[in-house]
Amino acid sequence: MNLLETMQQSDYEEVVFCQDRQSGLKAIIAIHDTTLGPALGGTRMWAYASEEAALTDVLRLSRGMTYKNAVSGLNLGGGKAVIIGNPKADKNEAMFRAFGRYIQGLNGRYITAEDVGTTEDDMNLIHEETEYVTGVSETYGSSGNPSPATAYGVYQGMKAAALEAFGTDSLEGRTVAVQGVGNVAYHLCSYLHQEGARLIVTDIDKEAVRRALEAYGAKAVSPEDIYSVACDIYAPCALGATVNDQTISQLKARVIAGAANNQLQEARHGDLLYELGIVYAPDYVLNAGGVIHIADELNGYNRERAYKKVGEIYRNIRRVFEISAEQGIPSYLAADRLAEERIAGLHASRRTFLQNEQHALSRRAVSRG
Ligand SMILES: NC(=O)c1ccc[n+]([C@@H]2O[C@H](COP(=O)([O-])OP(=O)(O)OC[C@H]3O[C@@H](n4cnc5c(N)ncnc54)[C@H](O)[C@@H]3O)[C@@H](O)[C@H]2O)c1
Ligand SMILES: CC(C)C[C@H](N)C(=O)O
Repeated sequence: MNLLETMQQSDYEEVVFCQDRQSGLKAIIAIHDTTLGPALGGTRMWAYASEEAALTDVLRLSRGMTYKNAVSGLNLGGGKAVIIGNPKADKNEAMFRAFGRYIQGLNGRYITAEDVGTTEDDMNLIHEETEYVTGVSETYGSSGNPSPATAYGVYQGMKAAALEAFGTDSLEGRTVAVQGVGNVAYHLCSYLHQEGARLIVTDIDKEAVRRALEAYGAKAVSPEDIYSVACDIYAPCALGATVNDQTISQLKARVIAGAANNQLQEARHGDLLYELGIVYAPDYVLNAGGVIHIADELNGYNRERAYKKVGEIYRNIRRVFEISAEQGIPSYLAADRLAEERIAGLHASRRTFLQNEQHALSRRAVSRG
């Protein structure tokens, strides 16, 4: 990859490569856009096949955070980090502390949290070295693991998407095919089960499947079969790019609504869904619950207020479908327009110079230091 040229094309601000030989840390931090505030996004730990694959992932994910934070009305920019390694085998204390020191070196331009492969315990280790980390344990005054809040937001947004497709937002009796029953989807399944939805689940981790079968009476299928099962809603909650040429032709669902980031392999797959009349709830609008919840730490965390704001994802998804209908464009483009308009509007208003301007989250971080 010609990195600087790629950064220029999508206007990335900064990409930082970090290594610490002793602990085995190999990480990349990407800061996409800080127009709205410090770049907030999680750290993913994954055994990437190559450095190139890790770089591609962190670039896509950080840009997604810019759009997610903007469309959710947060005063936060977009960034993300990846640690290259197997989260089940390669973690150690020194690795996360070394990583925390790199984050500290960015002086608040990037703030991290959990993502696939990282946990609250990992955030606690990072917190030993920097204040620019959220999603640490509640005993530190933080809001804890964001996954349950993400699940609540996905549930609310899924209901809004159901209204668009079926004329009612009730999920009672609907069949939902859930791909990946990890941190977010386990909680999502709980909301769906309580409302009387029928669940079909899959995961490459047998233990995760067993847990969902036991708790929610779900039916299990193999990872390959999840795309073609008879269902009303396909909920991708594992990794990205599962909406592609191979899978769209197999889908029976009328709605796609799930937690995974970067669900569309390419933008043209969003166009194809629109042409086929499949209602697609744009991923970054739908899965913003975790970051909305975490951002409440800015105001001195209050769970009730945070969940109320997460519940607004229902309205945000409705707004996306309204724009899609008004302008005759696919939902993913409608979401992009909403986000880009907010960033451009605030970018313009920030021409005015202010002495000692400091963002609220960096103030909080400094005062706790
Ligand atoms: N955790 C959050 O708060 C949050 C917020 C926003 C978006 N997301 C996104 O949601 C997705 C899930 O996040 P999570 O925190 O629940 O992660 P997780 O790692 O806890 O869960 C993902 C699950 O998917 C399974 N999986 C991986 N590949 C699979 C495949 N090919 N087929 C079936 N199952 C597969 C894994 O075994 C795991 O159980 C990710 O894309 C993440 O970026 C998470
Ligand atoms: C909670 C967030 C800061 C990070 C989360 N993994 C996301 O993609 O939105």
